[in-house]
Parts: sequence; structure tokens; C-alpha cells
Amino acid sequence: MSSQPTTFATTDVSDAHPDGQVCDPVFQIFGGVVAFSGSIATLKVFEDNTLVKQAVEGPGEGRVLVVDGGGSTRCGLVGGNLAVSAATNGWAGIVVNGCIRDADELAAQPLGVRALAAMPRKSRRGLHSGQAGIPVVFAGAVFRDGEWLCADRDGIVVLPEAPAPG
Ligand SMILES: O=C([O-])CC(=O)C(=O)O
Repeated sequence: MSSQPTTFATTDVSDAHPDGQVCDPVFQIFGGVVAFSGSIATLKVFEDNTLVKQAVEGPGEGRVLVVDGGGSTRCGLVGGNLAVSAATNGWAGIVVNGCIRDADELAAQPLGVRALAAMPRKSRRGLHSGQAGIPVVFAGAVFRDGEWLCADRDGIVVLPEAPAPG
């Protein structure tokens, strides 16, 4: 990636956009990048990370992959290999309503990651159970494909579109 992404403070974004969505503070910070933002790409899955793998192996174009894993804490939907793919393919970050694994490997990647927790058990593959691009609802927010998300140490804010620079 040649251009440096603009960084935003979620507090400033929230102050400037009082109608914006602010996620409930249920996420832990993983990944080697704490503050990230980008256009949202959604996935809805349940204990099967086939679609997550497929998404991160495609072009990220600075987007944030928002994975509604149904809040399951029984397995990790994103691990070290998927994090490497996501970072390599230009994803800015991944937000998981569920768990990750390989936390140390995620911390070594230039990628933002939020998830409910870390969990060693792997997920399944190939159940053909997920959906891409549909609105997903968790942490008190609705995440829609093409809307905009920013995250930092304070939390996660979602707006219909990226704020004007400056
Ligand atoms: O492959 C998986 O299912 C998740 C994982 O452990 C990785 O990404 O390395």
C-alpha cells in the first residue's frame, strides 16, 4: 500500500456525528494495528470460517471485514494464516462478533483486529452456511456493506460514509 491511511479518533468522530452508531464496548483489541478505519464488507457465519478465508484471500482495498459470528465463543474464526492473508491483500481490519485464535500471530500483523475473545479451538470449513454482504447486527449496531467504520483504543464508531477530511 503506497498511501498512508488517514487516522481518526473515535471520540472526535462521535462528537462530530452524534447520530453515528457507537458500538457497545464488548471487544478486545488484537492485531498489530490499534487504530484503523475503512469501508465495511459484511459476512454472517456460524462456527465456519469458509467465507472469512475467501474474503481475506481477495482484495481488501482498505476495507474493514465485519464478521458476525453469532457471538459464538466456541471456536476462533480468524487465526494467524487468515491474518497474514488479510494484511497482504490490503484489508485495514477485521471486526469479529466471535473469537480469534493465534493471538500472538495476529499481533505481529499490520492489521486491526477486534473480537470478543481469543479461543484455541479452530472453526469448521465448508458447511456452506454463511452469507456475504447482508446487514449484520451486534454490539448494539447495524453494520451495512459500504458504510464506514473506525476503531481505536476507545471503541468503534460506524457512520453511513467516511467523514470529510480535516
Ligand atoms: O485457518 C483457520 O481456520 C484459522 C486459523 O487458524 C488461521 O487462520 O491460521
